[in-house]
Amino acid sequence: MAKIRLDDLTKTYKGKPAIEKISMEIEDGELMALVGHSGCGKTTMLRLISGLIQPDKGSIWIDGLDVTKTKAEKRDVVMVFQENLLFPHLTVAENIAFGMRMQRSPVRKRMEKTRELLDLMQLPDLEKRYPSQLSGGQQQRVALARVLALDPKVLLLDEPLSNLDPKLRDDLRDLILKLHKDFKMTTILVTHDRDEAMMMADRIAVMYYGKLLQMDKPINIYNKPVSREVASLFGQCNFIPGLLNDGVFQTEGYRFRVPALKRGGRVEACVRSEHIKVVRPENDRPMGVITEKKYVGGQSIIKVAVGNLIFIARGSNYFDLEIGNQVGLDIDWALVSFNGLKNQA
Ligand SMILES: Nc1ncnc2c1ncn2[C@@H]1O[C@H](COP(=O)(O)OP(=O)(O)OP(=O)(O)O)[C@@H](O)[C@H]1O
Repeated sequence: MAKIRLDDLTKTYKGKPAIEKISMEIEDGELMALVGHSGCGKTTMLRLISGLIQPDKGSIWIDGLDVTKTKAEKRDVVMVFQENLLFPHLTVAENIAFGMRMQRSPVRKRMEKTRELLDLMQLPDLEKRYPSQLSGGQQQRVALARVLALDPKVLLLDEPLSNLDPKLRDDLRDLILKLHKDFKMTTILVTHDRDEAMMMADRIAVMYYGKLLQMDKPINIYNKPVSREVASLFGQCNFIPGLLNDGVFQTEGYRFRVPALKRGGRVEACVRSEHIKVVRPENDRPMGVITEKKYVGGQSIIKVAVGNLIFIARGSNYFDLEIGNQVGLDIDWALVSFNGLKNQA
């Protein structure tokens, strides 16, 4: 277990920053998911923490010690990659014991630990097989067992589930969560999958072109994104420009009561489509006209034109909604964020 602190970390490649002035703290025993578009610097961040590469500026602290210049093998940090990189000429048991052998731990201890990990990782009777004789999910379990054998303080997972089919992915996700619960190892998980990040992480860090945009609990990342970029990464969002004053948001001639906010002025409301319901117009005063409709299971995704704006909303399939219908919109303003202003409700 270990607390990680990154202080003003910067890494450039050929003059272009891959990581730019990132500072953050990851708590002892926390599972943090690192998300962001392809090329935003996620793997670079893991490589810096593991010691595989050196930063140009800034420092890395583990358990209160500055490890910026400490060699990778002395950091108690291990990394599991998307491609598991098992040694093809070693059996499963030999792969798991490899790191312990390098550390010259006694044979008996190695054998005991290997057996323990084979059980823990649900790899019964596979110890004598070679990596080429295993499924993708089994290979990833061996890769995890091999790094866990080293009793690391920090576990770095670089998209470990991305090459697996959905069933294996679910199983391994559950296993990683169980391991994290049992061992409480400080863990950073890089993932492209927003649901995976939401489901697994204590907190999510969102990166964008080498910078850290937001780090918060999954629910806050979802409901209170600090910017358009964060909002869009976690699902469909409507960005509605308007004027906010004294608990009233005005847009396209409509006035909405919203939870009291400290500041106001010209803002952009970020409203998730699942927080807008298409309803029958109230008092014969429709808000807009349906321009598009798509069925998705029990409900529909519906585009509604309101003045010059298009709202993407949800509608129940029990209520007759057709293109051209005049409708009202029921918006859950308690779950709306305004241009990065935190909702004070
Ligand atoms: N060894 C390198 N030499 C030059 N540029 C590099 C090197 N490694 C990474 N980069 C660049 O640094 C940036 C960040 O790369 P990185 O691999 O960290 O992104 P990522 O967020 O992990 O991407 P992905 O999700 O696609 O794996 C990219 O623009 C990449 O091209």
